[in-house]
Amino acid sequence: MILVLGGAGYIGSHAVKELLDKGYYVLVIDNLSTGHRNSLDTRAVFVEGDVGDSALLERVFTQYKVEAVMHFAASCLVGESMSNPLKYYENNVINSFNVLKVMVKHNVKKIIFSSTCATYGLAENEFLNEDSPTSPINPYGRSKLIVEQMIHDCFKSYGLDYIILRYFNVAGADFSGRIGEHHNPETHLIPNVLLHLLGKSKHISIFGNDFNTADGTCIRDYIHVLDLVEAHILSLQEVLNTSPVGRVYNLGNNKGYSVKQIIEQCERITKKKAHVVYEKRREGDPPYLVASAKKVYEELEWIPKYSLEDMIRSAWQWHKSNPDGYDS
Ligand SMILES: NC(=O)c1ccc[n+]([C@@H]2O[C@H](COP(=O)([O-])OP(=O)(O)OC[C@H]3O[C@@H](n4cnc5c(N)ncnc54)[C@H](O)[C@@H]3O)[C@@H](O)[C@H]2O)c1
Ligand SMILES: O=c1ccn([C@@H]2O[C@H](COP(=O)(O)OP(=O)(O)O[C@H]3O[C@H](CO)[C@H](O)[C@H](O)[C@H]3O)[C@@H](O)[C@H]2O)c(=O)[nH]1
Repeated sequence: MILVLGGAGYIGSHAVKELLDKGYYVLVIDNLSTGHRNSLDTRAVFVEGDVGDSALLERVFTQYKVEAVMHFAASCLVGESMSNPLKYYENNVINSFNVLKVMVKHNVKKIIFSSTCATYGLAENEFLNEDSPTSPINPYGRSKLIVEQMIHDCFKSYGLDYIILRYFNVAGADFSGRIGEHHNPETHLIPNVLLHLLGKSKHISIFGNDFNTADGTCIRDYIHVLDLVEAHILSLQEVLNTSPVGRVYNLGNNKGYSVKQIIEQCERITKKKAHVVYEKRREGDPPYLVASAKKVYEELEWIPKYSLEDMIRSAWQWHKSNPDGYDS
């Protein structure tokens, strides 16, 4: 059984669907704090609960034969981590400690961990590779880096096999139109622009146009959620079939787009005009984060299939069909 923590969330729900389609048995634990019951594939076993609840984890690990863990459960908003850092240290660090502890106790020694390019911090307009310095500038990035270090220590001392995946900015939706991104409130750029173009908000804010970038707005590397999920499947196969494995991979498209370029692309694809309002910088935002994903390409033969246009089109299809997201 593959245990998916946070499997009712945006990325987790896409991973659960793909795992099931590939024939894995899937068990999900999610406290539904930002996830949705209706995003869950009914073929998965679902346990509603918190990964911070040791007794619950103990029960689950005793009842089911868990082969590997995919750990998506986290608080993951850069801005919120600046105003409420302890929430991030608690949910991301302490609760991941809890997960690692129960895994080691029950001799479950395979984990795929969702990390982030926010672990790098300030990049000087270069492609980030896995050896680039990690000096996060927000508590979210710091909390994920601490978990990465805990996992690595468990690898060295207890033989825990791991692949840590540092995602860049994830976007898009499954082409079935059944699952997609729904956060309340939504803070991510692409869904925010599309929801605005659907008439859900009066304007789209650009947080800062005075960064040291070509058009003054932040640059990010966007990756389709389905490409990301494919990398999880390859990583899972690797940790299940090989040992020892202790690796970190970037998942991105090696291409940067500014906030302004994203808005322009959304306008072009939807054939609608956005009302843009410039606001001050959002605290904790690095100006430039673009991946070099060469390592995962070379070692796992992972090649992203989808373009920015595919991300925006699939997300647009999801939002148009589900303007209010999931109903539970
Ligand atoms: N979305 C991105 O662009 C992005 C980029 C880099 C990394 N990540 C990482 O990917 C993972 C998934 O992100 P997402 O965008 O799907 O977020 P999400 O908020 O949609 O999903 C997180 C899921 O975890 C659940 N959860 C949170 N805390 C929990 C807890 N204590 N116990 C049980 N369940 C809990 C939530 O209810 C939700 O279903 C996160 O770890 C995030 O840090 C996301
Ligand atoms: O309405 C908006 C929303 C965002 N932005 C800007 O667009 C860029 C991207 O912002 P997102 O909120 O979409 O994404 P982040 O880069 O802040 O963070 C996301 O990707 C990170 C990795 O870069 C993290 O891992 C995190 O989980 C995930 O939220 C930032 O410069 C942000 O300030 C706007 O200008 N207006």
